[in-house]
Amino acid sequence: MSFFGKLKERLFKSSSRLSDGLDEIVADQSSTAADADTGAEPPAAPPAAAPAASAPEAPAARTDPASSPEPARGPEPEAEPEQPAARPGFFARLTGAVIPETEQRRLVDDEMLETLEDLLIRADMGVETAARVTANIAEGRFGRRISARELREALAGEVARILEPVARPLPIYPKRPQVVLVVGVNGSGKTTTIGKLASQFRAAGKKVVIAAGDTFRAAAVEQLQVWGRRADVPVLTAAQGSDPASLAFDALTQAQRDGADLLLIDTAGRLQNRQDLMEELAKIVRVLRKVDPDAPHNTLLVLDATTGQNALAQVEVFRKIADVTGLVMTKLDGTARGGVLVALADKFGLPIHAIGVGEQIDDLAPFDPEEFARALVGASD
Ligand SMILES: Nc1nc2c(ncn2[C@@H]2O[C@H](COP(=O)(O)OP(=O)(O)OP(=O)(O)O)[C@@H](O)[C@H]2O)c(=O)[nH]1
Repeated sequence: MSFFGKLKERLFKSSSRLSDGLDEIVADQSSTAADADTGAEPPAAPPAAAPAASAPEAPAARTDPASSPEPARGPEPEAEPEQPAARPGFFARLTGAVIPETEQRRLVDDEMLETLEDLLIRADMGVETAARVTANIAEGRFGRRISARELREALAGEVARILEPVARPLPIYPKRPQVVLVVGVNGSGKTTTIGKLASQFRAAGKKVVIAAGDTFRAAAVEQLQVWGRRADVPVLTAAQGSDPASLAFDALTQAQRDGADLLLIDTAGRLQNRQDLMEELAKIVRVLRKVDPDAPHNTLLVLDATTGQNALAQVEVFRKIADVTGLVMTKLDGTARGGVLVALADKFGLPIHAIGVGEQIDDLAPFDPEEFARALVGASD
């Protein structure tokens, strides 16, 4: 199955929430506004969509949505004349041909935009991003009629536009070994992400070393060892409770000696004592720089999509305690909160290197903004 197919299937909970909501928005009121779009013949009634020239002008404020979190909307459009019921085309009537289902349309007005904005907020896009996306959808469409398919396409386009600047694969530098520090709260998926990255880079012919830097949690170390065996990658460990910075130093020295391409360092994620964690991470960085002044070359923050808006708070915290250079979002399968990725991209602009949609090695994929946007809103391939 293509990754898009898998993504669509796995993002089912997020996309069904959004997709069903979009259908409902259009179905609501559409009984009086159904177009006679039979496909067999042009509609008998004049096209329902108002020509661009007669559509109410969007206020200028909408062109700068950043300055007004509330989407500014145009004046109330004049009520459109009720459309006659869809009538089969002449050829269809003559031959009794089956008429394709009419495409329902809904007027883009204040009420519709409010419902759309609510839907986006409920999909975890966040208030500001939902407002911005809604304002952009209104632009040029206000006062016209839109079908669910068109709305879905428009939304996919807007989401992809927000995601496009941040969709960047993990950069690979000529410098060897490239040191990647992996941070994030416990349970966010750090270990699994390291395992998947190690396997994928190994399969691509890179020499990889893993350092099990969460020396307090024996289970985390064991889990990394399992991934290491699976990927045929050495995992460096230290005695339980020993200094993670000292392990990081040894790991980098060994990675240099072995001519490794990549060193992936797992870290603890106990946010309960932020000061301790900050000092621990700062010490790891200080010690790594004794061996290589440019290390770490990347600091990846791993976020769990199921935490929804909490992921935004985690970015704020980790940006304060570590020099985060990019994000990986895990567990996008099985959550209805996939929209949070759009909020993250919009708010922080940090590169999103990869997304996790399952627990297997190939369930971590580079982040493709268009694929993701289409899967999220339930648009077709
Ligand atoms: N469904 C799903 N589960 C995932 C994904 N990524 C990780 N997990 C699971 O989430 C759980 C936590 O993942 P870990 O990799 O152990 O998380 P961690 O951040 O290393 O957590 P600690 O070891 O507690 O520090 C595990 O059961 C993983 O199998 C994903 O993309 N999808």
